[in-house]
Amino acid sequence: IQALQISENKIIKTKMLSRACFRQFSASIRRMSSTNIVETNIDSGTGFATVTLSQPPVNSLDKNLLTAITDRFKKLSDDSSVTGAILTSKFDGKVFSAGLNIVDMFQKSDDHLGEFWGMVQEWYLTIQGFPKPLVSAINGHAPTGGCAMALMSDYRVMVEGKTIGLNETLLGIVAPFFFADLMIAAVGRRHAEFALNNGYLYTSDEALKIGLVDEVVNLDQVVPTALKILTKMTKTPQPAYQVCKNFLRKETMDTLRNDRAGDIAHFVGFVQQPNVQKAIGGYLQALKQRKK
Ligand SMILES: CCCC/C=C\CC(=O)SCCNC(=O)CCNC(=O)[C@H](O)C(C)(C)COP(=O)(O)OP(=O)(O)OC[C@H]1O[C@@H](n2cnc3c(N)ncnc32)[C@H](O)[C@@H]1OP(=O)(O)O
Repeated sequence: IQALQISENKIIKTKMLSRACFRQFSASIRRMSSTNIVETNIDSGTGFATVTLSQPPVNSLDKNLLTAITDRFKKLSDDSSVTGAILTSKFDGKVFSAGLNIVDMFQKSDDHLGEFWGMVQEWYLTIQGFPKPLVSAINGHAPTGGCAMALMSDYRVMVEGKTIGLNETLLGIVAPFFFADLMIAAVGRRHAEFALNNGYLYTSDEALKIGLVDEVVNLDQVVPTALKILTKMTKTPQPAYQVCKNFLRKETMDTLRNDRAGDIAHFVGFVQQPNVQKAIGGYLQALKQRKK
């Protein structure tokens, strides 16, 4: 009887131990209730959130993806267990993000364009205003809006051999003032003027030279390097980090906040011009033809 009791106690202890181990294991990586186009994992040990953009084929920023990213970053801002974040793409070795969804700008009503641009503004204000350290792990091409999104982070680690830039003028459109200011903040006015006027797409190495990205590494080192720098950045005490980041970024954000309707009207008026629509249509067609 005694032997039976001992072995029963052992079984109970083992069950309790394995339940505790399981709880501990599942607690260390918490998966936020994510939409499947923005996957989010939070490491409960460090408080680091990894936000992975996962909308096939190229993470183009349509209304759904813009809303999902914005909602995710608002939640991460409010979650006191989150200390910092990494922004990356599921399509590693290929595309970080192809920028704004061009289809949303072609042959659309004023209402559609206005709603779309309101979402672009909210996405910018949310990521640019994210109060915690944010590192972009740019594991693929990052043209136009993809480059802007990377510029909203506090540090950029990029994979070698890809391209990045605000190349909107090549499509016959012009980056908004808040994208231009992101570029100026990173590389200075001279490089920004050259980059934007000429729609220049930089290779990873060229981007490193002008300070558009902070590090260029092999594909398998992109996320580990981003994690390493995030570890350093989260050592700065809060709220000092967020107060400092906010005052450095506030001016452009306030300019937009103070006239969102005017900015939407400007976007709609610009995009609806027949020559701009013609250029966007031609570019879309060229994109589709490229594969053939
Ligand atoms: C006043 C206006 C202000 C506007 C401010 C910002 C504007 C923007 O952000 S506009 C976005 C401009 N983006 C680009 O110019 C990038 C275009 N894409 C590419 O160069 C390539 O797709 C990329 C290098 C990112 C990836 O290349 P691949 O891996 O070879 O993929 P594919 O080119 O075959 O693309 C697959 C599929 O996706 C469609 N696609 C690509 N980008 C976009 C986009 N931005 N919006 C909508 N759709 C996009 C592409 O046409 C292919 O479609 P299918 O042919 O139907 O498969």
